[in-house]
Amino acid sequence: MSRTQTWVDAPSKPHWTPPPGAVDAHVHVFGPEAQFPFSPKAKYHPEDATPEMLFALRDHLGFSRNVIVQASCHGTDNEATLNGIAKSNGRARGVAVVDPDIGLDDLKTLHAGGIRGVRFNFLKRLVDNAPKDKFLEIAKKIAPLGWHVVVYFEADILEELVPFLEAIPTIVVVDHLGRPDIAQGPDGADITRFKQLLDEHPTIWTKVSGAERLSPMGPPFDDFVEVIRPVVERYPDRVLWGTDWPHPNMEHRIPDDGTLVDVIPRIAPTAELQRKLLIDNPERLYWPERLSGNERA
Ligand SMILES: O=C(O)c1cc(C(=O)O)oc(=O)c1
Repeated sequence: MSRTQTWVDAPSKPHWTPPPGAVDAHVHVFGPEAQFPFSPKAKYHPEDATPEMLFALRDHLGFSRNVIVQASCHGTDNEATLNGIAKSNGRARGVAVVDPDIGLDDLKTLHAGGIRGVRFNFLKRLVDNAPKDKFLEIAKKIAPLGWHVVVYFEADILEELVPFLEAIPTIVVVDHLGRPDIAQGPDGADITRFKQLLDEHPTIWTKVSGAERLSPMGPPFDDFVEVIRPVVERYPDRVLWGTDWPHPNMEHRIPDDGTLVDVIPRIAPTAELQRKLLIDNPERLYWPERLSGNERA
């Protein structure tokens, strides 16, 4: 498998500036392969996307912190993610992918390394299997640590996943809105079903990310904005946002990260919505020790 670069080297500076303390809550690191080899089961073989490159992007875009999500190409070996967190000077936390038989000592080591959640991936193009019973075993193990679960799936399996999502005893964060068909518009079947899920389950959150993956129109992502702004306005306390740098598998429509940041004030049009999306909500999951006072408890 030849190595692929899925990000632009010099993204534009966004026109909009994130507030101080803002968290880019969905990024990955790849390798460096010489130090942290990819999984033999990886479905893609990326170029190195190192912590140093990530932090340069963070600063360029005007963010203060990152949440590094273990990418499928690293399997259940979280060392590359932990390395990224360790190099961040406290400005990154992470989400791991773990084996079902993981023990409490290993979970505590991950916690000490800045991990605050686990990810379950259901995309057939990314993983060989997604055993719900094993995932639930993991969810039960991580719940006492105060962690949450991140789930990545596509809209066509949402219905069959509902009982599984309901059985998870922690907050559940759905990556990239569960990949609705944006072309259906703001009242389309996919986004309507997803909002019903959020209406019925106050512990389900979502990342309002993935404009570059979900928008048939492309930049400046007018179609994504029209469908997703109502989600941010309806669930202001349960949304996170991330660039998804280095954009795994985006070989053909590689996004300019500056244009992605400029989507934020259009889906979260007020300063209050922006503060919740980029600071308050991610702090509740990833830096809860920083929260004080009743309003933010
Ligand atoms: O849609 C994807 O290809 C993708 C892949 C991964 C991963 O490989 O972990 O993560 C994402 O957030 C998105």
